[in-house]
Amino acid sequence: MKKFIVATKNKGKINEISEILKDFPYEVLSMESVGINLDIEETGSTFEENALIKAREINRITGEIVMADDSGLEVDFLNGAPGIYSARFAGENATDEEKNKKLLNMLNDVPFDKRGARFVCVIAVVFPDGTSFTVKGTCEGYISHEPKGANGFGYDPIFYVPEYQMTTAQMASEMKHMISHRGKALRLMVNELQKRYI
Ligand SMILES: O=c1[nH]c(=O)c2ncn([C@@H]3O[C@H](COP(=O)(O)OP(=O)(O)OP(=O)(O)O)[C@@H](O)[C@H]3O)c2[nH]1
Ligand SMILES: [Mg+2]
Repeated sequence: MKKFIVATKNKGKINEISEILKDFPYEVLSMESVGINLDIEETGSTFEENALIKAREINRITGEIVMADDSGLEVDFLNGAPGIYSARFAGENATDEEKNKKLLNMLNDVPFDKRGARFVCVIAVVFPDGTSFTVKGTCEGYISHEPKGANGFGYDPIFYVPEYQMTTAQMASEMKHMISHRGKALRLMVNELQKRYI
């Protein structure tokens, strides 16, 4: 079976990606499982650029097919911030809890109808011959007034989805994958791989 390396150090992403790709016709491998421990600098100015930077770097080292996920949260009231800075906007070493707290403080007193937000996930795939493509998935919701739920990771406890009347951290993982930015992007990625390369 061909190897397919996932260029991320985020455990939450790795768990979700392996759950969603459980029937995938490649051997899905984390960076850790192929012995790479590297912090890749995200110097791009878009999700697409950063996803390609991460996938290209691991492809250069391994020569295998590599995918990377660059994702984040765009908050309307903050004109799209934290966006590509979602992992780092409260400092490089801030915990998920600290990031959620900082975001809630920035939206203090902002009424619910002005708290619209979306999760964005861009996936880049780079092939051994250097060709590549990107796909994008989004998930619309609101930033809640307080954290709820213990599933998922990152901003999930404060990302409220009105259709389901719960945060993505209150959803069972299968439900989150059905509606999430990452679920959508990964399904587009599989379609694209089937169309072009399998
Ligand atoms: O609640 C969440 N549910 C999600 O489904 C989700 N997807 C992304 N995020 C947040 O956005 C940052 C991405 O930053 P990011 O793409 O640079 O990833 P990262 O730095 O964590 O790992 P890497 O893949 O770069 O190694 C992450 O840290 C998370 O805080 C999410 N939060
Ligand atoms: Mg990152």
